[in-house]
This record gives sequence, structure tokens and C-alpha cells, in this order.
Amino acid sequence: MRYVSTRGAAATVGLSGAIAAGLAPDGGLYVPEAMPRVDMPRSPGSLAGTAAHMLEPFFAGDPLAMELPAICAEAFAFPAPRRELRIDRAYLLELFHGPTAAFKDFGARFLAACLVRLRRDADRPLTILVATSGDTGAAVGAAFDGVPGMRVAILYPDQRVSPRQAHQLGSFGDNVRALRVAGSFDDCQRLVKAALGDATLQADVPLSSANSISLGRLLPQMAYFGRAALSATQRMNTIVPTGNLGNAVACLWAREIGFPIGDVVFACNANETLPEFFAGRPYRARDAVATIANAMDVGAPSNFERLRHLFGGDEATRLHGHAESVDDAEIRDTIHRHAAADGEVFCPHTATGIRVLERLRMAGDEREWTMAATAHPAKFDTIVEPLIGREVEVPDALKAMLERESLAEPMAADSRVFSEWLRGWQ
Ligand SMILES: N[C@@H](CCOP(=O)(O)O)C(=O)O
Repeated sequence: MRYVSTRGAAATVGLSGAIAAGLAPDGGLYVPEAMPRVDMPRSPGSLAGTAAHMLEPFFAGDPLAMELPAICAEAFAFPAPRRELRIDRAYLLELFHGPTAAFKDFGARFLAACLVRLRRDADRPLTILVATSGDTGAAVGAAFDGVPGMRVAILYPDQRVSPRQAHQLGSFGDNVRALRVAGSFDDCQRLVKAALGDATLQADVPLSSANSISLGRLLPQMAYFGRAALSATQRMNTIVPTGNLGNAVACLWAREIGFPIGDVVFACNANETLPEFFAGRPYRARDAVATIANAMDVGAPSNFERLRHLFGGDEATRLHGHAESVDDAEIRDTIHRHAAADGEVFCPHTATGIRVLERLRMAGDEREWTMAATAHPAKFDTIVEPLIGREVEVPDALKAMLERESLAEPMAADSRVFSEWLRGWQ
């Protein structure tokens, strides 16, 4: 399998090359030259087993192919149950049972397992850059914490992540440093992409990415959608809360390779880049606005390039997807109402998906839907607890992380300042 850039101006590469680079040299995102078709397993099997089966053609011909089962076993070491909600014909795909209580744990651990193998003989450390609006950074920090030969720089928008997320981001060992950037998530993403595209900087400081721009993050995210779809009794219509569009593209790729996934709807917060596009207006990236579903505060979703590439242009993309915007008042109302009526407690991001389901029901849609639950509500205690009138139990791994010391350094939203900081990291 070979990979091409969405911008079409970079040489094709194998999977290891694409994972090592993170971003293509022309600034585009790597995608498979042709999407494979995968035979459906007879029964769902384990999550790690489904992942290895789904990803096999993507690894074909690559030095990592032999190690794929071991990589999957390391990454998919905790469950992703699809459980029936106490809401009519609705299921929740719980993706928050990993060490940092968000879906990003799967992809971050998969990427770490790949990069450790690719860098076995490297004589210089690799610095992994990650822009985060709250969840990715901690997952990547946890996956690379203390790993020899690997360093992580986490960039997050200062004051625009939840207090517990901020604590997590600064709670790792010396090889993981948290930078609180004076700006938005989109500024953080710009700094990361500028650094990755700077050949002179890369000669001094070898860099890679751990955002969903990296195939090593995106490909494994197909697995839990595929596994969940196999366990459903009919094609799995799916609502995916989304910001940077990584999870949504992973779900669509899983459908594209043949897994029984039906309609896919993107649930967004008040950041309207995608809802506006799907409503027929031209794609217009802008700076993110702050919301209580902060991990989705993205104004320029990186994976939009992959979406457009998958369907071949704007009109075709609009035919295959749909996006809805949910504002903070609706998110609050959804969390409050469901806790009171049926005892279901959702994080603000998952609540956007639940709200979109309610809109579908109001429009007469009677079908079965599955909502991706992106993070554990305990990460957003300051928002959720006042709405539900009680404490949310904190998962053990998150509790342990919150007991550690936490430290973050200030960083200007300026790529020259960031490059110098990287050069100065001894
Ligand atoms: N929602 C993210 C933003 C970055 O997304 P990614 O999937 O590209 O890493 C976060 O929580 O940081």
C-alpha cells in the first residue's frame, strides 16, 4: 500500500514513511492511494483482533506489517463497549476507558507502538508535536511518558481546556513538556504545522506529529467503529462529535472499506465551520470560539482535506455527510435533562451527539443510532456536576494522574519563538 498527499504535490510513500513524517512535505495529509476492501470477519472477535484484521491491507508491504498484531495488542488493551442507552433505539459507543479517559488513548498508544519500532536504531531523539484542545495532549503524553528516545511537546490554548484536562497535560515526566499557548487551538495547530514544514528546523530537531493528521493516529481509530458495527444487528448509523474531524473520517474510512456502517452525522459545538459547509456554503476556516465542549473548539479542522479527498470535491462531500451545530445552552440542557430523566451522565462533547439525535427524532427519524462517547464526564466536573447536582465518580487512572504535580510553560503563538524553544530543548 502506498500513500499520497491530499495536496498532490508530494512523492508517494509507504506507511512507515507516512507515520514517521506525520504531515506530507507539501503540507497535505497522507491518504491511501486507493482505499482497500476488507472481508468481513464471521464474528466480531476482540477489539485488538478486529483492528489487526482491518488494518492489514493498510500495512501491506511495509516493514511494520509483521508487527501489526503486537502493535494492536498494545494499543487496544482496554474495552470500547457499545451499550444500549436508556433512550429509545440508541446506543453509546464508550471510547473513554483508557488511561486518560478519552478516545484518543487508542490512537496515541497505537502511534507510540509504531514509532518505537520505527526508531529502534535511531541515534537522536524524536520530538513529537501535539496541538490539543484538551484530550489529545494527555493521551499522547501518557503513551510516550518515559519512553526512551522520544520527547513530546504538548501545545494547548491557555485557559481554554477544562481544569482537569490542564492538570493532566502537565503531569508527565521530563520527556513530556506542556506549553500553554497564548491563543486558540487553531494557533497551536498552526505552530505545529509550521514546525513540521520547516526543513531547517527538522535538520536540527527531528520532528513528528501525534495529531490525527498522522496516519499512525487516524488508522487505528477505524477499529472501534468497525468492531461496534460488527456487533450491531443492522447497519450502524453513527453520530460522531467532532472538532478536528479525525474520528469522523476514521468512521467514514471504516465504512468505505466495507464495514456495516450506515449514515454518519457530525455533531459540532458552536464552531460552525462544518455545519455551514454542509448547509451549502463554501468551506471557510476561521479561528475557534470557546465553548463548554472545549475539545471540539476547532475552526480549521485538519481532516477536512481527507474528507474532500475521499469523496472528490465539495458537492460530493455534501452528499455523504451532514453536520449540526449545538450551542452551550443546548449542551447544558441535554446533560441536565438526561441525568434527571434516565440517569445517563454525558460529557459536554457526547452531549452534542445526544442533542443531534433528539433533533433527528423530532424530524421523524425512527432508526437506531449509535453515538460515539468521546470522553468521560469526570474530566469536565466543573461543568457537569452543577448540572446534575452530584459528583461524578472519577476513574482510577484519571484519579492517579490528578494526584501528580502539574507544570506548564507559557508560549507565544509565534512560530519563531516556538522553533527557538524546540532548538533549546536539551
Ligand atoms: N479534539 C482534539 C483536537 C485535536 O484533534 P486530533 O484528533 O487531531 O488530535 C483534542 O482534544 O486535542
